[in-house]
Amino acid sequence: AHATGPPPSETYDFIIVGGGTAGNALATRLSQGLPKDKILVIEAGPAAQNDDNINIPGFKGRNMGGKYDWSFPTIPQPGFNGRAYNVPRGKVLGGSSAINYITFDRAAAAEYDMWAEVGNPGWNWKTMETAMEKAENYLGGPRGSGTKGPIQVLHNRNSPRIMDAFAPTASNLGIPRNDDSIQGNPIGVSYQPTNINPTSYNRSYSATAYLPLAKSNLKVLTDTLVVKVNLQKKGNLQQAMGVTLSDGTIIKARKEVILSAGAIQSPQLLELSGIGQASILKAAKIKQVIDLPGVGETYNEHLLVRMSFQLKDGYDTADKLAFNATFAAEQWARRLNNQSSFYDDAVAGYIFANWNQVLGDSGAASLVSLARSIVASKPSSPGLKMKLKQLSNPHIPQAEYIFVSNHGGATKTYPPPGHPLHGKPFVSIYGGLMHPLSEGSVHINTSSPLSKPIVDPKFLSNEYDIAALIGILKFARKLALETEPLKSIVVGEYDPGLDAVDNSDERLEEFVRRTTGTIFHPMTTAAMLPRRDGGVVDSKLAVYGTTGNLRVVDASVIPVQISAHPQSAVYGIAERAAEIIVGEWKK
Ligand SMILES: Cc1cc2nc3c(=O)[nH]c(=O)nc-3n(C[C@H](O)[C@H](O)[C@H](O)COP(=O)(O)OP(=O)(O)OC[C@H]3O[C@@H](n4cnc5c(N)ncnc54)[C@H](O)[C@@H]3O)c2cc1C
Repeated sequence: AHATGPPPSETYDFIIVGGGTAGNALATRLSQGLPKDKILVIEAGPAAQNDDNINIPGFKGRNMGGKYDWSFPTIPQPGFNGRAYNVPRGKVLGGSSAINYITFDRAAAAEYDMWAEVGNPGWNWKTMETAMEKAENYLGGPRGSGTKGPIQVLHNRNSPRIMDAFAPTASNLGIPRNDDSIQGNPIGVSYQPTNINPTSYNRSYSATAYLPLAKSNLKVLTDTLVVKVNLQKKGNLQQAMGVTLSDGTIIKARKEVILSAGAIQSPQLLELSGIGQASILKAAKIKQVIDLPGVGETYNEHLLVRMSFQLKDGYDTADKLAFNATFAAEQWARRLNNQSSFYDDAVAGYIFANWNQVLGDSGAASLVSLARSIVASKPSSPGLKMKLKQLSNPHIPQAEYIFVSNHGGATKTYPPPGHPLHGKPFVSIYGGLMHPLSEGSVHINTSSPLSKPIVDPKFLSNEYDIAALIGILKFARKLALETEPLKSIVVGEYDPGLDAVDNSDERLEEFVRRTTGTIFHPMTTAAMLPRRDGGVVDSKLAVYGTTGNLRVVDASVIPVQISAHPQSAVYGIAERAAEIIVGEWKK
């Protein structure tokens, strides 16, 4: 149904820029819903559906910094002690769904409801839940999970023994077990599913799960970079006529152009096309055609701190693949036999918690009042106001913990040969901050607009984010070092280690600034909001100032940062966009 090849001279009804997570899902649904229309997906990266580095779940980290990763460096971040941070994004058919860490979850119902509250009729938990269900087929999933969608979701068959200790430990710290976390109430401790095909035990992602369902009216062009949306004045508005490729080729669109280039590059393409802030376009010598100050603003991310702990002997973890060739060979043979192995990746434990659970009532109250004073002291976006509002909602996660069965600390490598701890088992606890108050931006490089955009997330640019991460780290230590049953299994903290970083706020802040990273979840950079509030697209995902035939459909449009890993929401946005677009053109 879909081929790759040189740019065709034909005209298409719909051109979708970016064959990523949202792009392939949307293109497939348009091809099914509008079978008489011709649909073109243009993807900058190659097709790589047979690459084991993408497919084998246990290889999930391998593509970071490699040929399938755009690798966008941030500008040096003062809050990170001047560190520049690398933002990975998939540059391959499938986009970031091809290189992500396959956690498949959902945020709290109230978080999606806030999308409507900030001015987007029709976008709420109910509609997003329906849309997310359409995207998935959750094997053995709880009530509320999809059973007919293309993305295969399951609980990993490889469940390392150490995982059994996580939920009871969390429960002993007041975090209740919650196996229905995808039903809009994620608070609690759970073992989350991953997007893996149950037959092949390969990653299930947009290129392998959606595209094969498309009809022959869909064409996919890979290794092809779009540099501009071509616009034509129509009355007071702009109409999208097609796109220009990096070699100058023009491809025409009869009906619509849809940007699904992701949270970094959809804003870049808008600016390259003359849509954005006057000052940036002027500096880049690009003629402004639509004044939209919100393009590239309100860059949101989830922040992550990491620790690792040595376990008593007798627990197999994924680290063993690297130092024990016999174990690795045996595990590989199991994979080839379609049996569980560490090449499947592994079940991970997750906590989604509110501040009262992590910090206690008085700690939570003082952190929330710190947030209030910060937000009150500056002009805030609707997203920021909503974040403040949700800080005290007990149903909305503020902190996330991921319990991973291997060493994944931030300052040390796995103990090398000769080190006394070489060969020992480790677990890691990653602590995530779900609603940091820092909001940054992504804009074209005004002296070289076609090169990588300037990413400035403004990480840790306020006291709340730092205090929150310090609290998150202290709770991680409580989990691993002070609470049974984990306490009796853990030998001690390996990374950073209490000798290097004691539990004082001062040392922890220093550790936070030196090591904090992200969960790779940029969003809200072309937000769906009323225009007067800095919105870039309306609730039909159409760019303001256009006739409605230029849309953005990807993680950029999320109007209020959600606490979930975003891929399920991105698929849901694509499913909803398809309904809206098919509905409009079927009329
Ligand atoms: C390393 C990593 C780990 C992650 N882990 C998880 C996880 O475990 N769970 C989870 O839910 N989420 C995770 N995420 C986040 C999640 O994958 C993303 O939020 C989501 O995939 C974004 O989808 P998108 O459609 O917005 O963009 P993408 O999927 O990134 O798609 C954008 C596509 O557009 C293409 N493109 C860009 N510019 C152009 C251009 N000018 N011309 C042509 N093509 C272009 C890109 O090559 C890309 O294929 C992770 C992300 C990364 C990078």
